[in-house]
Amino acid sequence: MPQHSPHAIPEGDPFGPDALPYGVFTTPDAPDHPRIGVRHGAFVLDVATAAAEHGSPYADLLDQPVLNPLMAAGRPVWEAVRAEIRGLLDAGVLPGGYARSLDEVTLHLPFEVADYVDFYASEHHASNVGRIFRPDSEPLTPNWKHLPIGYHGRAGTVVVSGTDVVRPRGQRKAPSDAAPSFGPSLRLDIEAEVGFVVGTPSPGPVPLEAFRDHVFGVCLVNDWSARDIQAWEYVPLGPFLGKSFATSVSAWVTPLEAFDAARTAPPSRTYPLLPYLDDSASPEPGGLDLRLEVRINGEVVSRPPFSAMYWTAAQQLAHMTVNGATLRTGDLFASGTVSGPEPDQLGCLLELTGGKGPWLADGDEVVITGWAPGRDGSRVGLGEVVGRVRPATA
Ligand SMILES: O=C(O)/C=C/C(=O)CC(=O)CC(=O)O
Ligand SMILES: [Ca+2]
Ligand SMILES: [Mg+2]
Repeated sequence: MPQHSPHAIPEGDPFGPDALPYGVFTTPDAPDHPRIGVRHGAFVLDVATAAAEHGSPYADLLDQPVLNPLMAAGRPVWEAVRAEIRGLLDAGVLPGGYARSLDEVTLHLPFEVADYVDFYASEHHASNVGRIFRPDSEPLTPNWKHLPIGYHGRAGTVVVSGTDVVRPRGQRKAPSDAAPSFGPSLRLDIEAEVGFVVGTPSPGPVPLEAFRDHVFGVCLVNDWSARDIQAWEYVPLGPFLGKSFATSVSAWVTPLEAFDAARTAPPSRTYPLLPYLDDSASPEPGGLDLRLEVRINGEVVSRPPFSAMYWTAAQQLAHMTVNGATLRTGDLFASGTVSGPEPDQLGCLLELTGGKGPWLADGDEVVITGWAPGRDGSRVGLGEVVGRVRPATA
């Protein structure tokens, strides 16, 4: 990159050439032309326009209002497009005149969400929640260490970072209440999670070793949760309206290959796993060393470590397709709340407050950020997922 570029980014910026997450943006001068950009420092690189002006064979895939066509194109194309963008950076074509300040652009939901699945993969989170919701039972259900537990969420209410979240209304009934009541949730919570975005479809099961052929990239997720609605409705079918009102995702999807230096072994397994989940002989470790940070109204409340997750994303994908379920471009599966073993590593207020609150108040702003170790001590930024709570509608 030329030293004189007004868009040069500081040494060590987490959005340098090893990150290059994709997003979709518009500018005030072309509000009807959403297109794919790549984050570089505090800028969006207009790679759609750069590709068109430099005769790239991928220009059409980048001049799109969502990432889905690029995601559907498959791993060889994903790697070629990323190599081309890096080549344009190395040649000084980018940033050039293609950088737009993040302050001046609008970022959109980066992909059309097909199905949305949410898992429950942190042993620390699941044990803590079990103790709070089911104090008279074992914290972990007998199936927990044999399969990655999940549920199907609501794809249509996945919103991009920056979208306000309206406090949901619904039924709630505390054990001491004589009857259920209806009204705005009084126990609104967050869940800091990591999302995996499917690129290449599959007509059926995706074995562990095919994970990289199907998963395009990684985003941050806040799975907003109304604990009072959830606690009353979830028996016996699991989460429903307590979580379906909104799920926020980061505006950036970081390609999987940006995390090659962050791969790490998952925790050791308590029981041997059935062959379709057994990753003990996998050539590459299936865990990822991602470090999350949760801030509420500017104050850091937690730093959840993704490396502590019991189930890997590859195991989750293998499990959610093992019955023959097909996979579509745009399918999103989230890890489940990321919680570590320490009190300052818990990914939701339910755990951070021992189930007692305080919960989110109207006007509160929640910001989840994350990064991964990159090559040679660098950092790969995951962007942020931001949401502000608006009062319930009358
Ligand atoms: O244990 C339960 O009853 C449910 C807990 C959850 O909140 C489910 C969930 O969203 C999974 C997660 O994010 O880890
Ligand atoms: Ca969740
Ligand atoms: Mg949700």
